[in-house]
Amino acid sequence: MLEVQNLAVRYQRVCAVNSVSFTVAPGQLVGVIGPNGAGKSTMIKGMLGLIATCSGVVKFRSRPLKQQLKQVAYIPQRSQIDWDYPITVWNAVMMARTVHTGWFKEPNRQSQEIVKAALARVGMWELHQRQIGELSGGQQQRVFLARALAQQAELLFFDEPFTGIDKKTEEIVFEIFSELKAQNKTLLVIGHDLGENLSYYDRFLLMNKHLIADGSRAEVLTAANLQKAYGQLTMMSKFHVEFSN
Ligand SMILES: Nc1ncnc2c1ncn2[C@@H]1O[C@H](COP(=O)(O)OP(=O)(O)OP(=O)(O)O)[C@@H](O)[C@H]1O
Repeated sequence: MLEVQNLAVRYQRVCAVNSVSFTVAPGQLVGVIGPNGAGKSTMIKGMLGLIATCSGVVKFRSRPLKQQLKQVAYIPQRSQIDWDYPITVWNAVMMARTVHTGWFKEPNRQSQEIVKAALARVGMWELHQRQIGELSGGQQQRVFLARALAQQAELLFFDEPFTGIDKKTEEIVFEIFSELKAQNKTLLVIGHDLGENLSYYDRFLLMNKHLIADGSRAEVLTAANLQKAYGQLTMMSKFHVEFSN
């Protein structure tokens, strides 16, 4: 169980996340939605201790999450990565294994097999010797997915995984989400775009600095909630279209 109690994060004078509390059971896929600047990424970074928090307790399996970051895979937005960095697909995915093998050590046979299987799973084995700078957007996202698989984490955070990817990659992402759920992993996906098929998600958190709604699609994606989160833009949001249908 992932437990977040009363999480608050500030940047100088800006309160980016305020009094957020929720729990996520193992095997659940949760979509975190809200407008630009709602504090979605900040909340995840605060949970992981990547930025300082003002208050809050974050536990995973009843222990502080910060003490078990080996169990966590954080898949950032593609725009946050320097794709010109000179590294091959193979080595980029192998980096996920350092949480198990340690830095500056030759990857053992088991790690090599795990990385190979992860790349094959996302359809990237043929490109494993390519430089990451030579990949398309969808291929970059598949490398991220392979890294998440290779790390064998229990708790996975995906930041905007559906931005700018093709239909085939989106299908692979949802297939992998289903497999990870079946393995009882806990998944949080942040995004304006949560992919075409919202029925894959067990729950949604709708936020705008604070939590506006937490529950099933029918409970969260109501006109009133979307209005609270997005204001008038609600009429144009993908989630409103989803709601209307
Ligand atoms: N490093 C920073 N320093 C100061 N303010 C920041 C910093 N990062 C984010 N903010 C501010 O914190 C608020 C929340 O930003 P955050 O990126 O968490 O929102 P988000 O919901 O993830 O947005 P988006 O959907 O646009 O990615 C915004 O007002 C943003 O301008």
